[in-house]
Formats: sequence, C-alpha cells, structure tokens
Amino acid sequence: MSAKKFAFDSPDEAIAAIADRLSVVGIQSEPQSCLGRVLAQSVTADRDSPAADVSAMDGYAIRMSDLRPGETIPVHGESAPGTPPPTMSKGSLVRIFTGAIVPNGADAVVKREDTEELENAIRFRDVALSTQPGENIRRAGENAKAGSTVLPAGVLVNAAHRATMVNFGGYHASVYSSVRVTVITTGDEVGVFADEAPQPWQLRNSNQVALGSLIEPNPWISIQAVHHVRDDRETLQQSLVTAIDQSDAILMTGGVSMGDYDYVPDVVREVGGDVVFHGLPIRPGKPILGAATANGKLILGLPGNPVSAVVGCRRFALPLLAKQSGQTEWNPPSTQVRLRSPGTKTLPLHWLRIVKMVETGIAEPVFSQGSGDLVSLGQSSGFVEVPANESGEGPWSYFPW
Ligand SMILES: Nc1nc2c(c(=O)[nH]1)N[C@H]1C(S)=C(S)[C@@H](COP(=O)(O)OP(=O)(O)OC[C@H]3O[C@@H](n4cnc5c(N)ncnc54)[C@H](O)[C@@H]3O)O[C@H]1N2
Ligand code: MOO
Repeated sequence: MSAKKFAFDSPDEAIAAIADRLSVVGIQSEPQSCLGRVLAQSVTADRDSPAADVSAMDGYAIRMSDLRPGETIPVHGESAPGTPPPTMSKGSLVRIFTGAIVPNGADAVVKREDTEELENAIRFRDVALSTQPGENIRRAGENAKAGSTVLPAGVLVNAAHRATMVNFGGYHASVYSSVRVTVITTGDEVGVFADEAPQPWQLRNSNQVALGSLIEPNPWISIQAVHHVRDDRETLQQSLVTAIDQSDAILMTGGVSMGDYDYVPDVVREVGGDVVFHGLPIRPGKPILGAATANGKLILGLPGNPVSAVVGCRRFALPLLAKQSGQTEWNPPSTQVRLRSPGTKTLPLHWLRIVKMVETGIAEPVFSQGSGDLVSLGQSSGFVEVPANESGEGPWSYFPW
C-alpha cells in the first residue's frame, strides 16, 4: 500500500481528476424554455447590431458644416423610432429621438438641451459648438456584425443571455439535455416519519431532502429518481445498476466508511464504477467516494452524516454535474470572504467550515457540534474552505447553499 493516505491533496485536485472522466450529456433541441439550460450551439447575429446608424440621444441630427454659433437653423422633419428616417435637406436639421435612425448626410447628433429650441428652428448653445463628427451616433454593427458569434455554446442561460438571444431572433435554442440524477440514500435507521415519531434509534431522511434541494433549483439538472435503500448489499446493487442505466449521475449518502454495513465502496466497484478516490483530506466528509463508469457517468458516495452529505454535494456534486451538463464554466471561481472571530484552531485537513454571512464579504463561523448537528446547519448560509494547517480570517473561498 502506498504511504500516501489520500489519493488527492485537496478538493480541487479530486474534482479535476474525476471531471476528466465524465461525459457531457446529449443535445435536446428547443426545450419549452432555455432559461437555466446550457446552450449546445453558439448564437450568431442574424443582422448587424445596431442594424443601422442610430441616435444615442434625443436631439438634432446635424451636418458639421451647420454647426455655427448664433445662427438660426431650420428643422425639417423628424426621425422617430419605428419609422424609416426622412431625407435631410441641405441647410436644415432633423429632429431625432433616442434609438431612431440617423438620416443620410448627418454627421453627428446634438442633444436637445444643448440647443435653444425655437418654432421649427434651433440655435446652438456654446456647449454644442465642440460637437465632434460621429458624436451621439451608434454605428451599424458596432456591437456585432451579422453572422458573428454573440454567445458561445456552453453558456448557462440567464436573463442577460436571453435578452441577447431574443435580440438576434433566438427565440428557440438548442440546449444540452438536463443531467439526470438519481439520489440513493442508505441506512436501516433512516425513514420519512412524517406522521409518526421515530424511535430513538431511528431518524428522518434529511439527506434526501437536502440533496434534492441543492439540485432542484437548477433547470439544467433533473431528478430522475429518489430511492432509499436498506443496508442490504443485494438491494443496493440492484438500485445502483438501475440508476446507472437510467441516469447520468448517481448521488448516494451513507454506508461509505468503515462499518460492517458500509457496502457502498464494494458495490460501486462490483457494478463497474472505477473509484477515483475513496477518502479525501477534508472535514467533514472525509470518507467521500468518487467514481466514474466506463461511459463517463458519475457516482458519488457521500458520507451519511447530514452536514458531510450536504457539504459534499455542494462542493463536489454540483461542479461535476455542471461539467456533465456541457457548461464551459463548470467550476467558476468562488467568492472570497473573510471570517469574523475565526479562532486559532487549525486542522491537518481542508476544513469545510459552516458559516453565516453577516456583512458584505464577511462571514461568521456557526457554532457546531459536528457533522451530525442539523441545528447548526440550519443556522448557516454556506461554508468556507480553510486549507489544511491554516487558520485566521482568510479570505477563504465561500460556497453558499
Ligand atoms: N472506523 C471509522 N468509522 C468512521 C469513520 C472512519 O474513518 N473510521 N469515518 C467517520 C466519518 S468522518 C463519517 S462522515 C461517517 C460516515 O459514515 P457513512 O457514510 O458510512 O454513514 P453512515 O454510517 O451510514 O451514517 C452516518 C450517520 O449519518 C446518519 N445518516 C445516514 N443517512 C442519513 C440520512 N439519509 N439522513 C439523515 N441522517 C443520515 C446515520 O444515521 C449516522 O448517524 O463515518 C464515521 N465513522
Ligand atoms: O468527516 Mo465526517 O464527515 O466527520 O462526519
């Protein structure tokens, strides 16, 4: 056996290693809504943006040669949004509105407040005399030329992207299929117990709800199935075989450490999972198991302890699922926060410490009795990652729930 205790020294290294083994899901064209989905094809401009030279201000379209102090210059016609521009006759100006097309022959737009407005004529105020050619004109194609790429494939579509897409006629988009996830919780002691009180040796299935709640808000993931299985090797194996067949990723909790009923590591191998790591230098969640199937599906065995399970799902499962979803930026840089009252304790492991954000950029550790403490978990807004053997206020990477 190697002297090295863990296959990887940090969460980032473990994530990178397993990410390399995962496949990206297939393509689904034209979903009902592409919001929160991942673009499978780039979006191209169907025309120049802007489509023509347009005014950036309400004012007057002028020829530079008409820009003379003190003179009264007649206004002939107007260019309003939604209409083609008028022709501009020599020696006169055209009244123009923001977004309207600049008439042929005009060199610049002078803001109306820089003029003295008379009946069908204006005089330039002194401030207008320094107007430069092209001022207040947005040139055709200055944002994008027709045919150029305005959004690349691999983008997770948000409100801003949708605005861009629709501007170029992208009402429908080809997106990646959502990543199908099966959640399998394990343990004879675990149940729902909604209407009856659990016995002291029983507890409610908080992991199922916590994992589902991290996944559900993301339209690029879909929950294929949710199972709870007893600590029985055969049943677990059957569930895992079905899950691998029907989904792209399997998230399991419990049964991953050293106990006599901890079948997950063996069963994952038996069903063809190639274990990339079993155990990482993190607290909580040290016994975590990460595996990939030969065809690039993810199997993550999260420890059963409720804080370990939810921290592991946030830190490992979400970025790896994002990789499978086709997102180019599947592991974006995390927000950095400073800790208030961090204490001096250090751990020889990366400490995924639950905290609550208290001010912009500042988080406070939540008092915690450990990885089974669902009360402290409920007081947290996320966790910070304090690297092994370090302490202090940071800044540290912050992972919100
Ligand atoms: N000899 C060793 N024992 C343990 C080690 C070790 O290295 N050597 N590691 C400890 C650590 S750290 C953790 S974390 C746990 C993880 O163990 P398992 O993944 O095998 O989890 P279980 O034993 O099945 O459960 C642990 C704990 O969590 C509760 N649980 C399980 N499932 C759920 C659920 N769905 N909802 C709520 N709570 C759940 C379960 O009842 C246990 O209390 O192992 C240590 N032991
Ligand atoms: O690392 Mo475990 O997750 O202590 O509870």
